[in-house]
Amino acid sequence: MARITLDNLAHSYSPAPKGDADWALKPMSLTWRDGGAYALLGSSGCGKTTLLNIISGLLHPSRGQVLFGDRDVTTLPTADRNIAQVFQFPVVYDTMTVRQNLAFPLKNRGLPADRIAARVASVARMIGMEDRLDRRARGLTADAKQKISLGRGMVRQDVNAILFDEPLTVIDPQMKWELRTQLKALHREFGHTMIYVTHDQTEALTFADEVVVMSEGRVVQAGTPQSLFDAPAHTFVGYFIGSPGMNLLDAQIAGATAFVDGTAIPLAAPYAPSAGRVQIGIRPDAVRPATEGLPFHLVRVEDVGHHRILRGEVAGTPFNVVVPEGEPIPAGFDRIALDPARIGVFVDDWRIEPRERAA
Ligand SMILES: Nc1ncnc2c1ncn2[C@@H]1O[C@H](COP(=O)(O)OP(=O)(O)OP(=O)(O)O)[C@@H](O)[C@H]1O
Repeated sequence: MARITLDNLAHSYSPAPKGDADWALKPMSLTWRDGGAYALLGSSGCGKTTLLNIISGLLHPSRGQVLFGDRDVTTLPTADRNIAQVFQFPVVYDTMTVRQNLAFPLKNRGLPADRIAARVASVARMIGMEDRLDRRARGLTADAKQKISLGRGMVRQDVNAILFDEPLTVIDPQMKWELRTQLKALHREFGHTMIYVTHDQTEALTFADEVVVMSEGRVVQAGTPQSLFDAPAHTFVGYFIGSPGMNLLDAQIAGATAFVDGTAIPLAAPYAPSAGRVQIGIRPDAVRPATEGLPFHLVRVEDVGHHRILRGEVAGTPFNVVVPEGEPIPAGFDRIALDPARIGVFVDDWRIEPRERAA
């Protein structure tokens, strides 16, 4: 296993990149600790696969370096990087049994038979396939085949890292939850460095210790699931993470007060004046129906079981409020109160700190 360092990486598929738009990956630097579980999260086209391919060696970056430990692997081919990969679709040998499929990477490395048997048994248990070890892969469902792929990815203990590229795409929703939980358990038990690419926030947030959020070829934030939720560094992280995402409203700031469409909203601390587009952001669960405060126009109430979502508008902008189960919704309310401690201030999409903390 290895620490992975991405040092000033950037990539353009164009041989002569001109503007920003020609860079599929804008300059980025990250260090991933040995044995950590990381997710690359972002919507389609944001550059996740490009980054993963650079790490796996399928692609050489236009700029920068990839280090495994202290070793520069930037131009090493995939085969020499000692990594395991699990792709979106199953890669299994149909004519082999489940056992033979799982044992294959270990046999290739010349491991003794007793160690192979022990390791295969332990992985088979984790993916819940002990009862089918002697069945041929042909004829198994796509689900089962993808479980074998996951198991094969995990079977070697000596890899530098395991890379997962949207590995649960073909898995049915019920099973997704189970496999996600198993992957997390596998990580805890085996301690591999794992990098998991997905556009699904639930997968990223449940799997990873640290999530790297990408948007338009840029890393907009890397942090723990909790920090992405509590203090998104960019408006994209705010609305991409959370369900529903963060509410964002255009505002003017004067010291410790934000003004939205003429209504004063107290903030927890004063902010320095800034040029650019200023917005305040707040999670839907940090807002309450009120008798005074910011005018809110309720459009509909959605009951999602453990809470209700009030969908509406503030100053013509869509705005959601989450009301916990059991809490009454006052009839005819038309104002909302925002928890000052949970309001973030964003300038040109980037979070800014209050005056005293900024120094
Ligand atoms: N081989 C290629 N040649 C030219 N442009 C490419 C190539 N592969 C990807 N791109 C472009 O690079 C950008 C990033 O693509 P990438 O596949 O890395 O994103 P992604 O986040 O993995 O998306 P998806 O989840 O849809 O695969 C996109 O604009 C894409 O069109």
